[in-house]
Amino acid sequence: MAPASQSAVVPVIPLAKGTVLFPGSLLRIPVPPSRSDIPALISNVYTRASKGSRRVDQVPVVCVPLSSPLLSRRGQLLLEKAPEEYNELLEADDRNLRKDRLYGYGVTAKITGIQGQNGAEFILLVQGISRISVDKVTQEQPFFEAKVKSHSDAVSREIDSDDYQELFESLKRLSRELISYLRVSAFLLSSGSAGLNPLLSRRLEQFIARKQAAEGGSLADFMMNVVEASYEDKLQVLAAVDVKKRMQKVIELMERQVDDVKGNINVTTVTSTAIPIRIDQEDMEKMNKRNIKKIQIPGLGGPPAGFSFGGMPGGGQAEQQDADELQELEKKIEDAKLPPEAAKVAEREFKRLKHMQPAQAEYQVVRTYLETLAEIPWSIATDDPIGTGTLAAARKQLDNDHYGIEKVKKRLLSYLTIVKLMQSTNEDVDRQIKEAEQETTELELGKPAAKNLSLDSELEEKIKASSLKVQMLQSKRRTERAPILLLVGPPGVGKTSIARSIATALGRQFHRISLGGVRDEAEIRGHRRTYVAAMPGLIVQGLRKVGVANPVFLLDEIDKLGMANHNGDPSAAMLEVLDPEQNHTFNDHYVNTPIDLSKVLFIATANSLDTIPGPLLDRMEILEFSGYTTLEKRHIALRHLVPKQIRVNGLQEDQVKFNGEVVSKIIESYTRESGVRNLEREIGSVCRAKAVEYVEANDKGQPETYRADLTVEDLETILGIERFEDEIAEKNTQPGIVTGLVAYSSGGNGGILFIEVLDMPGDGSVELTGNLGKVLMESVKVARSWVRNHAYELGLTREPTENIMKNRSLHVHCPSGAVPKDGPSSGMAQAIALISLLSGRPVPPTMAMTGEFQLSGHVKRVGGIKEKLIGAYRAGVKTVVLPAQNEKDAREVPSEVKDGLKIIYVSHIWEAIRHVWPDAQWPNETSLPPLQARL
Ligand SMILES: Nc1ncnc2c1ncn2[C@@H]1O[C@H](COP(=O)(O)OP(=O)(O)OP(=O)(O)O)[C@@H](O)[C@H]1O
Repeated sequence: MAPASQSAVVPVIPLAKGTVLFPGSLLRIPVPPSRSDIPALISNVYTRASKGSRRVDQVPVVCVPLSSPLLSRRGQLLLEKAPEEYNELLEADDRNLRKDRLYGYGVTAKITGIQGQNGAEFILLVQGISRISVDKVTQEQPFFEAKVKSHSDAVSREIDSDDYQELFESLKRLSRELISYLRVSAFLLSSGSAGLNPLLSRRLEQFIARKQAAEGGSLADFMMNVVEASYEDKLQVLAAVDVKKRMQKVIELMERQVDDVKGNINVTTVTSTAIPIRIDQEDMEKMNKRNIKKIQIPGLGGPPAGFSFGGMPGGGQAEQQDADELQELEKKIEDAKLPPEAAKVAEREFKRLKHMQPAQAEYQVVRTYLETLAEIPWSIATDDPIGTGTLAAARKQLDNDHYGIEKVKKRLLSYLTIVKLMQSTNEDVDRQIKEAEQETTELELGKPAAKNLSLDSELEEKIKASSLKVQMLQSKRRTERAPILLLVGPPGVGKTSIARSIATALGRQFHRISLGGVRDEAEIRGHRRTYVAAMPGLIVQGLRKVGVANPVFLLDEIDKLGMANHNGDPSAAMLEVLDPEQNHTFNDHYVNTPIDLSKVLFIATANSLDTIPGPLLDRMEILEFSGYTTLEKRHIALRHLVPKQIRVNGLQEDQVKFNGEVVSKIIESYTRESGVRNLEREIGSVCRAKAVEYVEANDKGQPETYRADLTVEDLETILGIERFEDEIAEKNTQPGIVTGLVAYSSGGNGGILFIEVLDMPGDGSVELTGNLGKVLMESVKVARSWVRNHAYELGLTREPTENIMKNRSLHVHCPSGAVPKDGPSSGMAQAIALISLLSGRPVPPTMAMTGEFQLSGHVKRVGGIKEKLIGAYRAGVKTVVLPAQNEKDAREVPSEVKDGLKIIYVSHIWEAIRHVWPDAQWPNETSLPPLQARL
């Protein structure tokens, strides 16, 4: 019935709570300053439009409502009754929307206009076109994107069937009936109340009457704007891809409403035009308010399709309103205390605005621009309470919010000390600048009084020297700035939350700018005003939102910033933001007058340093976060995450009790990560499950059956079967397999990997599989040569001259193909794996090793020891063999890990061999020189 056409990836506008857009209808979407996704989406739509030489309304977007807690994403009813926390559930995460909150259906839409409003809010006008289902959300930041499938209302095969015709006729009849009631009710209501005016109702009736059977689906959609329906009803109609089902559902809703109205009206005859009535005024008023105000159908009134800028009030009242608005705007600009350069621009633009007609498209553009200028916090700043006692307070704040990470906290405190010092130096410099400026002005004023020439030139000299002093002091102020911190580490280790704590400790406003996926320079720097609906970039929007000039800006995921492309170079724009030499005159394309960002405290975060361009990296000071050990995670969970999740899920502290054992089980069997984000999520799931249990027990009147204490057994029922088993436990002992260690280049994370070597008849060649790089290939060859050379001492051949590789080929494999592996650090493990294979002696899987291996047999230093050891410990390794040269790196490893591992340091492969097989005899080893001599 409803054939689906092919899928496409399109930008998604998540609709606000309780709002559903249907095909054919118009919607006004208010966009508050807190929503950064829509400006980013609009910017992307503009870029696409200009690239494809299309109009903006030819670039499709989709509007998707939020899913309801009562329905599945596909519209099936899950719960009959709304739970108490219904509103919270629907509202939850409204700002930081995640993809799992989106409903499974929506509509493709075109952007038909943008209206500026007072304040930073604006309104986006969209028109629904056709139904889609969401296959997969492919992107969440900076705006949503999803793979969607469109569904057209093709009904040609069914149109002649009796049941289709019957449904369509009922739909049409009920639609006209409902419109009649609404019109009559409007007629009866006191003037001034929301009502369906006779002209609009006549046009609606004509519109309905003209509908052909093939348009049954669209009529049903249309009537959803008129009929009274709950949010879930609307979502279900949206999910009704099948036209017959859709008509049925809408008929049900209309019947219900018409019956309701009839109950309140004493109807003698019901025709489409006349109803002698006695009516319950209050009910009718309610009904009208709910329904009629929002009817906006293209071509049937409401805002016009196509681009429009603001409403156009008419008559003298409207003129007065415009004048008031201008006055208000002028006051706003005055209050904003713009710096001289910006004030000049504002004055010029304001003059232009006064001479324009409000109906002109340009009027709204200029007004919005001036409003933006007035909203930038040019001179407002929060009081920085940095003074004596601040550091102690900051320490307390950091300790309260975060467990452990002592090194990071220590570094942050010294950072805050620097911020404090810089601030007092700058205050001093500011004072000197003021004095010098005053001196210059005074000298300038004295100029005409100087009569003779020599005095004149002396004065000239003095003025010059004094203005030079001002310049020098200003540049001193600029360079003496606290460094920009870059917090690097795996996801979920607390980078964002610690930045927030710093802002709290400093008493500053906090704003997070997500840079992940920003590919367009204009997103950072804004669009030029010549673009229709241009707007400022992320930095200026952030300033407007916080409303102060000295906030803490968190530049999240700076490593995911897009590279230079045909849309400009976002990292170059970022460079300007972060460079103290430049950022006091930051130039946003939209604002087009320099903005001083020097008071903003920037903190950036990244998962890895690899993709951050060098010049950008140069401007930041790196502070590394490493992953947490199980013990640390347990403390974090019990002290911070559990109380937080209990609170968030509306429970009392004594209503659910986690113990250390339960938390350890969640850590080990349900999460495998360096940070604690998934751990927090799983704890949240457990809390929700307990909340449901608690409510059910109370509903049944048996509160005593509820048990607050959690046990390890409960976890399997709540979270499902264990997701992770001990990696080591999965491996059996077989010659040729050795546990190696890796530190992933992205995310500061480490883990184990298994090196498997197999031999087969052949010509001595080596084959590698498992996504292994070139350097690894070389280290395999080094290991092969060493073993071939020492086969006799190892007891693998009978004669010293015999070539053990002569008739064999080797196959080296490292499972976990998704992890790219390269680098020489697995050399020792490969040599041991090869000896193990050829000698038939297995290596215990709980023993892991890392070290670069040389042809001479020496084992050399490798990187990432800390990550590797934490990863090994997490995976259940008991003994680790490391190069002796790495001994001092291992000192940095948390003591829990060091205590849980036996670490053996070796300088030569023979030492490693003795540790791996302590009881083995090496018959020909005596033919070797003593060990010391070989080192
Ligand atoms: N040491 C800690 N003590 C208490 N809570 C912590 C700690 N580390 C992380 N958390 C909590 O873990 C959650 C995830 O942390 P956060 O969002 O700051 O991670 P992140 O490092 O910024 O991750 P990403 O790189 O993905 O942005 C937060 O709720 C945070 O409070």
